[in-house]
Amino acid sequence: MSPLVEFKNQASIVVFGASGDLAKKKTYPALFGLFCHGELPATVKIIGFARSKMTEEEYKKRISEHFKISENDTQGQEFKTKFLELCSYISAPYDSDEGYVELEKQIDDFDAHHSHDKTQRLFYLALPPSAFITVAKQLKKNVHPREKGHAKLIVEKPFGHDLKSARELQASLAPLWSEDELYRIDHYLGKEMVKNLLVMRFGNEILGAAWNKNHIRSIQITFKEPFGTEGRGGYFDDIGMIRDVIQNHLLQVLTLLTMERPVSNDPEAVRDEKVKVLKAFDTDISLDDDVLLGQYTRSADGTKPAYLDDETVKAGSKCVTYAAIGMQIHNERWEGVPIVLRAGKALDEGKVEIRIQFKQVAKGLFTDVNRNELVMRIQPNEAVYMKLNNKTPGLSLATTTSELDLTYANRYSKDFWIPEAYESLIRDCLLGNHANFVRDDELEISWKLFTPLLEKIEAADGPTPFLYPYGSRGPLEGPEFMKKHGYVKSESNYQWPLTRPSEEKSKI
Ligand SMILES: NC(=O)C1=CN([C@@H]2O[C@H](COP(=O)(O)OP(=O)(O)OC[C@H]3O[C@@H](n4cnc5c(N)ncnc54)[C@H](OP(=O)(O)O)[C@@H]3O)[C@@H](O)[C@H]2O)C=CC1
Ligand SMILES: O=C1O[C@H](COP(=O)(O)O)[C@@H](O)[C@H](O)[C@H]1O
Repeated sequence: MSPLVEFKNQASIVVFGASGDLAKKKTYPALFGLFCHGELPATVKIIGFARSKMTEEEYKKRISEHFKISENDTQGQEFKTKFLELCSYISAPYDSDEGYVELEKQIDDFDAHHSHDKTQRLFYLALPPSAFITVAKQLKKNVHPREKGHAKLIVEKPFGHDLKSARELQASLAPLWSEDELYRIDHYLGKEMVKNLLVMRFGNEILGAAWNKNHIRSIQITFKEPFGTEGRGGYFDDIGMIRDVIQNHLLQVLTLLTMERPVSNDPEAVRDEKVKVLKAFDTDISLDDDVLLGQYTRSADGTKPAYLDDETVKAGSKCVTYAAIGMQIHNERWEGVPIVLRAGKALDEGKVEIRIQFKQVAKGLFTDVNRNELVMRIQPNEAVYMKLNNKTPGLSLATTTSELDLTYANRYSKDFWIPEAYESLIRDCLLGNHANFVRDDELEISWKLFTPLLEKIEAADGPTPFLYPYGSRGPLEGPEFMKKHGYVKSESNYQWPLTRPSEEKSKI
Protein backbone atom coordinates (compact mmCIF):
# COMPACT_ATOMS: atom_id res chain seq x y z
CA MET A 1 0.00 0.00 0.00
CA SER A 2 1.33 3.48 -0.78
CA PRO A 3 2.03 5.86 2.14
CA LEU A 4 -0.64 8.06 0.64
CA VAL A 5 -3.39 5.55 1.27
CA GLU A 6 -2.00 4.49 4.63
CA PHE A 7 -2.11 8.08 5.98
CA LYS A 8 -5.73 8.23 4.95
CA ASN A 9 -6.51 5.19 7.09
CA GLN A 10 -4.39 5.75 10.14
CA ALA A 11 -1.96 8.30 11.57
CA SER A 12 -0.39 9.69 14.69
CA ILE A 13 -0.45 13.48 14.54
CA VAL A 14 1.88 15.36 16.87
CA VAL A 15 1.52 19.12 17.37
CA PHE A 16 4.68 20.79 18.67
CA GLY A 17 4.03 24.14 20.36
CA ALA A 18 0.64 22.79 21.42
CA SER A 19 0.44 25.47 24.13
CA GLY A 20 0.79 28.28 21.59
CA ASP A 21 -1.35 30.72 19.68
CA LEU A 22 -1.26 29.07 16.27
CA ALA A 23 -2.05 25.65 17.73
CA LYS A 24 -5.03 27.05 19.63
CA LYS A 25 -6.39 29.27 16.87
CA LYS A 26 -5.65 27.28 13.74
CA THR A 27 -4.09 23.82 14.08
CA TYR A 28 -6.48 22.20 16.55
CA PRO A 29 -9.62 23.87 15.15
CA ALA A 30 -8.55 22.58 11.71
CA LEU A 31 -8.03 19.05 13.04
CA PHE A 32 -11.42 19.26 14.74
CA GLY A 33 -13.06 20.55 11.53
CA LEU A 34 -11.58 17.62 9.59
CA PHE A 35 -12.76 15.21 12.27
CA CYS A 36 -16.34 16.56 12.11
CA HIS A 37 -16.36 16.11 8.31
CA GLY A 38 -14.97 12.59 8.50
CA GLU A 39 -11.70 13.71 6.90
CA LEU A 40 -9.28 12.57 9.59
CA PRO A 41 -7.90 9.04 9.27
CA ALA A 42 -10.26 6.41 10.64
CA THR A 43 -7.73 5.49 13.31
CA VAL A 44 -5.94 8.53 14.65
CA LYS A 45 -4.08 9.71 17.72
CA ILE A 46 -3.35 13.39 18.33
CA ILE A 47 -0.55 14.28 20.72
CA GLY A 48 0.28 17.80 21.83
CA PHE A 49 3.90 18.49 22.80
CA ALA A 50 5.20 21.66 24.49
CA ARG A 51 7.22 22.77 27.48
CA SER A 52 4.33 24.35 29.40
CA LYS A 53 3.05 22.34 32.32
CA MET A 54 -0.65 21.63 31.83
CA THR A 55 -2.95 18.92 33.08
CA GLU A 56 -4.79 16.96 30.35
CA GLU A 57 -7.90 18.90 31.34
CA GLU A 58 -6.21 22.28 30.94
CA TYR A 59 -4.72 21.20 27.64
CA LYS A 60 -8.10 20.06 26.27
CA LYS A 61 -9.80 23.23 27.44
CA ARG A 62 -7.13 25.32 25.75
CA ILE A 63 -7.07 23.55 22.40
CA SER A 64 -10.86 23.59 22.08
CA GLU A 65 -11.32 27.30 22.83
CA HIS A 66 -11.65 28.18 19.15
CA PHE A 67 -13.75 25.25 17.95
CA LYS A 68 -16.64 26.56 15.91
CA ILE A 69 -19.53 25.14 17.88
CA SER A 70 -22.14 26.72 20.09
CA GLU A 71 -23.23 25.51 23.53
CA ASN A 72 -26.57 24.27 22.21
CA ASP A 73 -25.17 22.47 19.17
CA THR A 74 -25.60 18.95 20.56
CA GLN A 75 -24.03 17.18 17.60
CA GLY A 76 -21.08 19.57 17.68
CA GLN A 77 -20.64 18.98 21.43
CA GLU A 78 -20.67 15.22 20.83
CA PHE A 79 -18.02 15.58 18.13
CA LYS A 80 -15.96 17.69 20.50
CA THR A 81 -16.12 15.04 23.25
CA LYS A 82 -15.11 12.30 20.81
CA PHE A 83 -12.36 14.41 19.28
CA LEU A 84 -10.86 15.29 22.67
CA GLU A 85 -10.75 11.58 23.53
CA LEU A 86 -8.22 11.24 20.71
CA CYS A 87 -5.99 13.94 22.17
CA SER A 88 -3.23 13.67 24.77
CA TYR A 89 -0.41 15.94 25.90
CA ILE A 90 3.29 15.61 26.66
CA SER A 91 5.04 18.39 28.54
CA ALA A 92 8.80 18.25 28.01
CA PRO A 93 11.75 20.35 26.87
CA TYR A 94 12.40 20.49 23.13
CA ASP A 95 16.14 20.02 23.41
CA SER A 96 16.54 16.80 25.43
CA ASP A 97 15.61 13.22 24.68
CA GLU A 98 13.17 12.43 27.47
CA GLY A 99 9.95 13.83 25.93
CA TYR A 100 10.74 12.29 22.54
CA VAL A 101 11.36 8.88 24.13
CA GLU A 102 7.92 9.15 25.76
CA LEU A 103 6.44 10.25 22.42
CA GLU A 104 7.96 7.27 20.61
CA LYS A 105 6.51 4.98 23.26
CA GLN A 106 3.01 6.50 23.00
CA ILE A 107 3.00 6.16 19.22
CA ASP A 108 4.33 2.60 19.38
CA ASP A 109 1.63 1.66 21.91
CA PHE A 110 -1.04 3.18 19.67
CA ASP A 111 0.25 1.31 16.60
CA ALA A 112 0.51 -1.96 18.55
CA HIS A 113 -2.99 -1.54 19.97
CA HIS A 114 -4.42 -1.17 16.46
CA SER A 115 -2.12 -3.81 14.95
CA HIS A 116 -0.76 -1.40 12.35
CA ASP A 117 1.76 -2.98 9.99
CA LYS A 118 3.46 0.37 9.48
CA THR A 119 3.52 3.50 11.56
CA GLN A 120 2.34 6.78 9.95
CA ARG A 121 3.52 9.94 11.70
CA LEU A 122 2.67 13.54 10.98
CA PHE A 123 4.64 16.13 12.97
CA TYR A 124 3.30 19.68 12.91
CA LEU A 125 5.74 22.38 14.09
CA ALA A 126 3.52 25.19 15.42
CA LEU A 127 6.66 26.74 16.85
CA PRO A 128 8.76 29.88 16.49
CA PRO A 129 11.49 29.34 13.88
CA SER A 130 14.18 29.46 16.58
CA ALA A 131 12.89 26.06 17.77
CA PHE A 132 12.48 24.39 14.31
CA ILE A 133 15.90 22.83 13.99
CA THR A 134 16.17 21.61 17.58
CA VAL A 135 12.84 19.80 17.25
CA ALA A 136 13.53 18.55 13.71
CA LYS A 137 16.85 17.05 14.94
CA GLN A 138 15.34 15.46 18.03
CA LEU A 139 12.49 14.02 16.01
CA LYS A 140 14.88 12.54 13.50
CA LYS A 141 16.99 11.05 16.27
CA ASN A 142 14.22 9.68 18.48
CA VAL A 143 10.87 9.44 16.69
CA HIS A 144 11.47 9.15 12.94
CA PRO A 145 10.04 5.75 12.00
CA ARG A 146 12.77 4.89 9.43
CA GLU A 147 11.95 1.42 8.04
CA LYS A 148 8.97 1.07 10.46
CA GLY A 149 6.80 3.43 8.38
CA HIS A 150 6.48 6.96 7.05
CA ALA A 151 6.79 10.46 8.46
CA LYS A 152 5.82 13.96 7.41
CA LEU A 153 6.91 17.27 8.87
CA ILE A 154 4.79 20.40 8.55
CA VAL A 155 6.72 23.62 9.00
CA GLU A 156 5.12 27.04 9.41
CA LYS A 157 6.29 30.32 8.01
CA PRO A 158 8.50 32.27 8.39
CA PHE A 159 10.97 30.16 6.41
CA GLY A 160 13.88 32.44 7.13
CA HIS A 161 14.23 36.20 7.39
CA ASP A 162 16.12 36.76 4.14
CA LEU A 163 17.93 34.72 1.49
CA LYS A 164 20.89 33.90 3.72
CA SER A 165 18.86 32.73 6.73
CA ALA A 166 16.42 30.81 4.52
CA ARG A 167 19.39 28.98 2.99
CA GLU A 168 20.80 28.26 6.44
CA LEU A 169 17.46 26.90 7.62
CA GLN A 170 17.17 24.74 4.55
CA ALA A 171 20.77 23.52 4.90
CA SER A 172 20.02 22.41 8.47
CA LEU A 173 16.73 20.71 7.58
CA ALA A 174 17.77 18.98 4.38
CA PRO A 175 20.12 16.35 5.85
CA LEU A 176 17.44 15.37 8.37
CA TRP A 177 14.19 15.52 6.41
CA SER A 178 13.85 14.87 2.71
CA GLU A 179 11.95 17.31 0.51
CA ASP A 180 9.36 14.60 0.09
CA GLU A 181 8.76 14.47 3.84
CA LEU A 182 8.62 18.27 4.24
CA TYR A 183 5.44 20.31 3.95
CA ARG A 184 6.05 24.08 4.15
CA ILE A 185 2.72 25.75 4.86
CA ASP A 186 1.70 28.99 3.22
CA HIS A 187 -1.89 29.04 4.37
CA TYR A 188 -2.98 31.20 1.41
CA LEU A 189 -2.48 28.13 -0.78
CA GLY A 190 -5.27 26.45 1.19
CA LYS A 191 -7.84 29.20 0.56
CA GLU A 192 -10.74 28.23 -1.65
CA MET A 193 -10.39 31.00 -4.21
CA VAL A 194 -6.64 30.49 -4.46
CA LYS A 195 -7.21 26.82 -5.21
CA ASN A 196 -9.80 27.90 -7.75
CA LEU A 197 -7.21 29.83 -9.77
CA LEU A 198 -6.10 26.73 -11.62
CA VAL A 199 -9.65 25.95 -12.69
CA MET A 200 -10.48 29.55 -13.58
CA ARG A 201 -7.42 29.92 -15.75
CA PHE A 202 -7.01 26.54 -17.33
CA GLY A 203 -10.59 25.29 -17.28
CA ASN A 204 -12.04 28.25 -19.19
CA GLU A 205 -10.92 28.71 -22.77
CA ILE A 206 -12.38 32.20 -22.83
CA LEU A 207 -10.12 33.35 -20.00
CA GLY A 208 -7.12 31.28 -21.06
CA ALA A 209 -7.16 32.90 -24.49
CA ALA A 210 -7.04 36.43 -23.09
CA TRP A 211 -4.55 35.70 -20.34
CA ASN A 212 -1.52 37.53 -21.70
CA LYS A 213 0.09 40.89 -22.50
CA ASN A 214 -2.02 41.30 -25.66
CA HIS A 215 -5.20 41.65 -23.65
CA ILE A 216 -4.28 42.35 -20.05
CA ARG A 217 -3.31 45.90 -19.14
CA SER A 218 -2.45 45.42 -15.47
CA ILE A 219 -2.65 43.02 -12.52
CA GLN A 220 -3.16 43.95 -8.90
CA ILE A 221 -3.28 41.74 -5.84
CA THR A 222 -4.47 43.56 -2.75
CA PHE A 223 -4.45 42.55 0.90
CA LYS A 224 -6.19 44.87 3.37
CA GLU A 225 -6.63 44.33 7.08
CA PRO A 226 -8.81 46.62 9.21
CA PHE A 227 -6.68 46.14 12.33
CA GLY A 228 -3.12 47.06 13.24
CA THR A 229 -0.40 45.08 14.95
CA GLU A 230 -1.99 45.54 18.38
CA GLY A 231 -0.19 43.27 20.82
CA ARG A 232 2.22 41.93 18.18
CA GLY A 233 4.12 45.14 17.47
CA GLY A 234 7.38 43.92 18.97
CA TYR A 235 7.28 40.79 16.83
CA PHE A 236 6.18 42.66 13.72
CA ASP A 237 8.83 45.35 13.99
CA ASP A 238 11.57 43.05 12.67
CA ILE A 239 9.29 41.60 10.01
CA GLY A 240 7.33 44.39 8.32
CA MET A 241 4.57 44.05 5.75
CA ILE A 242 6.71 42.75 2.89
CA ARG A 243 7.94 39.70 4.82
CA ASP A 244 4.64 39.22 6.63
CA VAL A 245 2.37 38.94 3.61
CA ILE A 246 3.92 39.94 0.27
CA GLN A 247 7.03 37.71 -0.03
CA ASN A 248 4.90 34.67 0.76
CA HIS A 249 1.10 34.87 0.48
CA LEU A 250 0.71 37.44 -2.29
CA LEU A 251 3.66 36.15 -4.27
CA GLN A 252 2.21 32.63 -4.13
CA VAL A 253 -1.10 33.94 -5.48
CA LEU A 254 0.69 35.86 -8.23
CA THR A 255 2.68 32.79 -9.17
CA LEU A 256 -0.45 30.72 -9.66
CA LEU A 257 -1.96 33.57 -11.63
CA THR A 258 0.93 33.91 -14.05
CA MET A 259 2.49 30.45 -14.45
CA GLU A 260 2.11 28.41 -17.63
CA ARG A 261 -0.31 25.50 -17.80
CA PRO A 262 1.08 22.52 -15.82
CA VAL A 263 1.40 19.40 -17.95
CA SER A 264 -0.76 17.45 -15.50
CA ASN A 265 -2.27 17.81 -12.06
CA ASP A 266 0.70 16.06 -10.53
CA PRO A 267 1.85 18.26 -7.60
CA GLU A 268 5.40 18.46 -8.96
CA ALA A 269 4.11 19.53 -12.38
CA VAL A 270 2.32 22.45 -10.72
CA ARG A 271 5.33 23.40 -8.61
CA ASP A 272 7.64 23.12 -11.64
CA GLU A 273 5.57 25.74 -13.46
CA LYS A 274 5.52 28.01 -10.42
CA VAL A 275 9.29 27.88 -10.24
CA LYS A 276 9.65 28.59 -13.96
CA VAL A 277 7.62 31.77 -13.84
CA LEU A 278 9.30 32.90 -10.61
CA LYS A 279 12.62 32.73 -12.45
CA ALA A 280 11.26 35.22 -15.00
CA PHE A 281 10.37 37.85 -12.37
CA ASP A 282 12.47 41.00 -12.47
CA THR A 283 14.65 41.11 -9.33
CA ASP A 284 15.61 44.71 -9.95
CA ILE A 285 12.79 46.40 -8.03
CA SER A 286 13.53 50.10 -7.87
CA LEU A 287 13.01 51.74 -4.51
CA ASP A 288 12.33 55.07 -6.21
CA ASP A 289 9.94 53.96 -8.95
CA ASP A 290 8.39 50.68 -7.96
CA VAL A 291 7.73 50.93 -4.26
CA LEU A 292 5.33 52.84 -2.04
CA LEU A 293 5.76 52.38 1.70
CA GLY A 294 3.55 53.45 4.58
CA GLN A 295 3.14 53.31 8.33
CA TYR A 296 -0.11 53.98 10.16
CA THR A 297 -0.64 56.80 12.61
CA ARG A 298 -3.47 57.31 15.10
CA SER A 299 -6.98 57.13 13.60
CA ALA A 300 -8.61 60.40 12.58
CA ASP A 301 -10.94 60.26 15.61
CA GLY A 302 -8.04 59.40 17.93
CA THR A 303 -9.58 56.13 19.15
CA LYS A 304 -7.13 53.78 17.43
CA PRO A 305 -3.41 53.86 18.22
CA ALA A 306 -0.54 54.67 15.90
CA TYR A 307 1.92 51.87 15.12
CA LEU A 308 4.53 53.76 17.14
CA ASP A 309 2.22 54.01 20.18
CA ASP A 310 2.86 50.30 20.82
CA GLU A 311 5.37 50.15 23.66
CA THR A 312 6.93 46.96 22.28
CA VAL A 313 7.89 48.79 19.05
CA LYS A 314 11.29 50.49 18.82
CA ALA A 315 10.96 54.25 19.25
CA GLY A 316 11.06 55.99 15.87
CA SER A 317 10.79 52.66 14.02
CA LYS A 318 10.47 52.99 10.23
CA CYS A 319 8.82 49.57 10.02
CA VAL A 320 6.50 49.33 7.07
CA THR A 321 2.84 48.49 7.80
CA TYR A 322 1.80 49.18 4.19
CA ALA A 323 3.66 48.38 1.00
CA ALA A 324 2.78 48.48 -2.68
CA ILE A 325 5.35 46.95 -5.00
CA GLY A 326 5.40 47.20 -8.77
CA MET A 327 6.70 44.01 -10.39
CA GLN A 328 7.52 42.83 -13.90
CA ILE A 329 7.74 39.40 -15.46
CA HIS A 330 10.10 39.01 -18.38
CA ASN A 331 8.64 36.32 -20.55
CA GLU A 332 6.67 36.13 -23.73
CA ARG A 333 3.33 36.09 -21.97
CA TRP A 334 3.82 38.95 -19.53
CA GLU A 335 6.53 41.30 -20.86
CA GLY A 336 5.43 44.88 -20.17
CA VAL A 337 2.34 44.08 -18.06
CA PRO A 338 2.50 46.12 -14.83
CA ILE A 339 1.83 44.10 -11.70
CA VAL A 340 1.26 45.51 -8.23
CA LEU A 341 1.27 43.55 -4.99
CA ARG A 342 0.04 45.68 -2.11
CA ALA A 343 -0.71 44.94 1.48
CA GLY A 344 -1.56 47.05 4.47
CA LYS A 345 -2.62 46.84 8.08
CA ALA A 346 -4.97 49.24 9.89
CA LEU A 347 -6.83 50.13 6.70
CA ASP A 348 -10.50 50.96 6.09
CA GLU A 349 -11.63 47.37 5.48
CA GLY A 350 -10.56 43.72 5.46
CA LYS A 351 -10.29 42.32 1.95
CA VAL A 352 -8.04 40.25 -0.27
CA GLU A 353 -8.63 40.36 -3.99
CA ILE A 354 -7.08 39.93 -7.40
CA ARG A 355 -7.95 42.51 -10.03
CA ILE A 356 -7.07 41.88 -13.66
CA GLN A 357 -7.65 44.93 -15.82
CA PHE A 358 -7.98 44.34 -19.55
CA LYS A 359 -6.93 46.72 -22.30
CA GLN A 360 -9.13 49.49 -23.66
CA VAL A 361 -11.14 48.54 -26.76
CA ALA A 362 -10.35 50.38 -30.03
CA LYS A 363 -11.53 53.97 -30.24
CA GLY A 364 -14.04 55.05 -32.92
CA LEU A 365 -17.31 53.29 -32.30
CA PHE A 366 -17.39 54.48 -28.70
CA THR A 367 -16.06 57.72 -27.35
CA ASP A 368 -14.99 56.08 -24.14
CA VAL A 369 -15.94 52.85 -22.45
CA ASN A 370 -14.49 51.39 -19.29
CA ARG A 371 -11.93 48.64 -19.36
CA ASN A 372 -13.08 45.14 -18.52
CA GLU A 373 -11.99 43.99 -15.12
CA LEU A 374 -11.97 40.50 -13.72
CA VAL A 375 -12.08 40.50 -9.95
CA MET A 376 -11.47 37.42 -7.84
CA ARG A 377 -12.24 38.07 -4.22
CA ILE A 378 -10.34 35.67 -2.00
CA GLN A 379 -11.94 36.95 1.20
CA PRO A 380 -14.30 37.78 2.72
CA ASN A 381 -17.17 36.11 0.84
CA GLU A 382 -15.55 34.43 -2.13
CA ALA A 383 -16.62 35.90 -5.47
CA VAL A 384 -15.55 36.14 -9.08
CA TYR A 385 -17.01 38.94 -11.15
CA MET A 386 -16.22 40.41 -14.52
CA LYS A 387 -17.00 44.04 -15.23
CA LEU A 388 -18.43 44.30 -18.74
CA ASN A 389 -19.79 47.10 -20.86
CA ASN A 390 -23.45 46.80 -21.71
CA LYS A 391 -25.99 48.87 -23.60
CA THR A 392 -28.02 50.96 -21.19
CA PRO A 393 -31.44 49.29 -21.15
CA GLY A 394 -34.25 51.04 -23.03
CA LEU A 395 -34.13 53.59 -25.80
CA SER A 396 -30.67 54.79 -24.96
CA LEU A 397 -27.70 53.68 -27.01
CA ALA A 398 -25.32 54.67 -24.27
CA THR A 399 -23.02 52.13 -22.64
CA THR A 400 -22.96 51.28 -19.01
CA THR A 401 -20.64 49.11 -16.97
CA SER A 402 -22.21 46.09 -15.35
CA GLU A 403 -20.89 42.71 -14.28
CA LEU A 404 -21.17 38.95 -14.66
CA ASP A 405 -21.35 37.99 -11.06
CA LEU A 406 -20.35 34.71 -9.46
CA THR A 407 -20.73 35.56 -5.80
CA TYR A 408 -20.48 32.23 -4.03
CA ALA A 409 -23.16 33.04 -1.46
CA ASN A 410 -25.67 33.59 -4.28
CA ARG A 411 -24.57 30.71 -6.48
CA TYR A 412 -23.72 27.87 -4.10
CA SER A 413 -26.00 26.71 -1.31
CA LYS A 414 -24.86 26.88 2.30
CA ASP A 415 -24.64 23.07 2.27
CA PHE A 416 -21.23 23.27 0.61
CA TRP A 417 -18.47 22.85 3.11
CA ILE A 418 -15.71 25.27 2.15
CA PRO A 419 -12.84 24.18 4.37
CA GLU A 420 -10.71 26.68 6.21
CA ALA A 421 -7.23 27.02 4.71
CA TYR A 422 -5.61 24.97 7.48
CA GLU A 423 -8.21 22.22 7.18
CA SER A 424 -7.58 21.96 3.50
CA LEU A 425 -3.80 21.89 3.87
CA ILE A 426 -3.64 19.37 6.71
CA ARG A 427 -5.89 17.13 4.64
CA ASP A 428 -3.60 17.55 1.62
CA CYS A 429 -0.63 16.64 3.78
CA LEU A 430 -2.35 13.52 5.13
CA LEU A 431 -3.03 12.54 1.51
CA GLY A 432 0.58 13.20 0.53
CA ASN A 433 -0.37 15.97 -1.89
CA HIS A 434 2.43 18.56 -2.06
CA ALA A 435 0.81 20.79 -4.68
CA ASN A 436 -0.28 23.44 -2.18
CA PHE A 437 2.96 23.51 -0.20
CA VAL A 438 6.06 25.56 -0.89
CA ARG A 439 8.98 23.67 -2.46
CA ASP A 440 12.60 24.48 -1.55
CA ASP A 441 13.39 26.06 -4.94
CA GLU A 442 10.25 28.26 -4.81
CA LEU A 443 11.33 29.49 -1.41
CA GLU A 444 14.85 30.25 -2.60
CA ILE A 445 13.60 32.35 -5.54
CA SER A 446 11.05 34.22 -3.45
CA TRP A 447 13.84 35.36 -1.14
CA LYS A 448 16.12 36.19 -4.09
CA LEU A 449 13.37 38.46 -5.35
CA PHE A 450 12.75 40.38 -2.15
CA THR A 451 16.03 40.31 -0.20
CA PRO A 452 17.77 43.08 -2.21
CA LEU A 453 14.73 45.32 -1.80
CA LEU A 454 14.43 44.59 1.93
CA GLU A 455 18.12 45.39 2.39
CA LYS A 456 17.63 48.80 0.75
CA ILE A 457 14.51 49.52 2.80
CA GLU A 458 16.08 48.44 6.08
CA ALA A 459 19.47 50.14 5.58
CA ALA A 460 20.34 52.87 8.10
CA ASP A 461 19.61 55.47 5.41
CA GLY A 462 16.51 53.61 4.18
CA PRO A 463 13.37 55.52 3.21
CA THR A 464 10.91 56.93 5.70
CA PRO A 465 7.46 55.48 5.04
CA PHE A 466 4.55 57.78 4.20
CA LEU A 467 2.13 58.11 7.08
CA TYR A 468 -1.55 57.17 6.86
CA PRO A 469 -4.23 57.30 9.56
CA TYR A 470 -5.49 54.04 11.06
CA GLY A 471 -8.77 53.20 9.30
CA SER A 472 -7.91 55.07 6.09
CA ARG A 473 -7.25 53.68 2.59
CA GLY A 474 -3.48 53.91 3.04
CA PRO A 475 -1.03 56.63 2.01
CA LEU A 476 -2.54 59.45 -0.05
CA GLU A 477 0.09 58.69 -2.71
CA GLY A 478 -1.62 55.29 -3.36
CA PRO A 479 -3.92 56.20 -6.28
CA GLU A 480 -1.11 57.99 -8.15
CA PHE A 481 1.15 54.97 -7.63
CA MET A 482 -1.51 52.61 -9.00
CA LYS A 483 -2.03 54.86 -12.01
CA LYS A 484 1.68 54.88 -12.71
CA HIS A 485 1.58 51.08 -12.64
CA GLY A 486 -1.12 50.71 -15.23
CA TYR A 487 -4.36 50.74 -13.30
CA VAL A 488 -7.02 53.03 -14.76
CA LYS A 489 -9.89 53.75 -12.46
CA SER A 490 -13.30 53.17 -14.07
CA GLU A 491 -15.35 56.13 -15.20
CA SER A 492 -17.93 56.92 -12.57
CA ASN A 493 -20.94 55.43 -14.39
CA TYR A 494 -20.42 52.18 -12.50
CA GLN A 495 -23.17 51.80 -9.92
CA TRP A 496 -23.32 49.01 -7.39
CA PRO A 497 -25.45 47.11 -6.57
CA LEU A 498 -28.25 48.57 -8.69
CA THR A 499 -27.95 50.84 -11.71
CA ARG A 500 -30.51 53.65 -11.88
CA PRO A 501 -31.33 55.59 -15.05
CA SER A 502 -30.95 59.03 -13.46
CA GLU A 503 -27.23 58.52 -12.92
CA GLU A 504 -26.42 57.08 -16.34
CA LYS A 505 -24.42 59.24 -18.72
CA SER A 506 -24.20 58.98 -22.48
CA LYS A 507 -21.19 57.18 -23.89
CA ILE A 508 -21.85 57.00 -27.62
N1 LIG B 1 -0.28 32.81 15.48
C1 LIG B 1 -0.69 32.73 14.24
O1 LIG B 1 -1.87 32.92 13.95
C2 LIG B 1 0.27 32.37 13.11
C3 LIG B 1 1.55 31.88 13.41
N2 LIG B 1 2.39 31.47 12.39
C4 LIG B 1 3.69 30.90 12.68
O2 LIG B 1 3.51 29.72 13.43
C5 LIG B 1 4.56 29.54 14.37
C6 LIG B 1 3.98 29.43 15.77
O3 LIG B 1 3.25 30.59 16.04
P1 LIG B 1 2.58 30.88 17.46
O4 LIG B 1 1.81 29.71 17.93
O5 LIG B 1 1.90 32.17 17.34
O6 LIG B 1 3.84 31.03 18.40
P2 LIG B 1 3.91 31.10 19.97
O7 LIG B 1 4.80 32.23 20.32
O8 LIG B 1 2.56 31.03 20.62
O9 LIG B 1 4.75 29.78 20.27
C7 LIG B 1 4.22 28.48 20.19
C8 LIG B 1 4.76 27.66 21.36
O10 LIG B 1 6.16 27.47 21.14
C9 LIG B 1 6.83 27.52 22.39
N3 LIG B 1 7.86 28.56 22.32
C10 LIG B 1 7.70 29.90 22.32
N4 LIG B 1 8.87 30.52 22.24
C11 LIG B 1 9.81 29.57 22.19
C12 LIG B 1 11.21 29.56 22.11
N5 LIG B 1 11.90 30.70 22.06
N6 LIG B 1 11.85 28.37 22.05
C13 LIG B 1 11.17 27.24 22.10
N7 LIG B 1 9.84 27.18 22.19
C14 LIG B 1 9.16 28.32 22.24
C15 LIG B 1 5.80 27.84 23.44
O11 LIG B 1 5.42 26.61 24.02
P3 LIG B 1 6.08 26.07 25.34
O12 LIG B 1 6.82 27.16 26.03
O13 LIG B 1 4.93 25.55 26.13
O14 LIG B 1 6.96 24.99 24.83
C16 LIG B 1 4.62 28.34 22.69
O15 LIG B 1 3.40 28.03 23.31
C17 LIG B 1 5.46 30.74 14.19
O16 LIG B 1 6.51 30.38 13.35
C18 LIG B 1 4.58 31.79 13.54
O17 LIG B 1 5.28 32.70 12.77
C19 LIG B 1 2.00 31.53 11.10
C20 LIG B 1 0.77 32.03 10.74
C21 LIG B 1 -0.17 32.52 11.72
O1 LIG C 1 0.51 35.10 7.78
C1 LIG C 1 -0.17 36.05 8.12
O2 LIG C 1 -1.42 36.15 7.64
C2 LIG C 1 -2.40 36.89 8.38
C3 LIG C 1 -3.58 37.06 7.45
O3 LIG C 1 -4.13 35.81 7.18
P1 LIG C 1 -5.67 35.72 6.79
O4 LIG C 1 -5.88 34.28 6.51
O5 LIG C 1 -6.44 36.23 7.97
O6 LIG C 1 -5.86 36.59 5.61
C4 LIG C 1 -1.86 38.21 8.85
O7 LIG C 1 -2.79 38.83 9.72
C5 LIG C 1 -0.58 37.98 9.63
O8 LIG C 1 -0.03 39.23 9.99
C6 LIG C 1 0.41 37.21 8.78
O9 LIG C 1 1.52 36.85 9.57
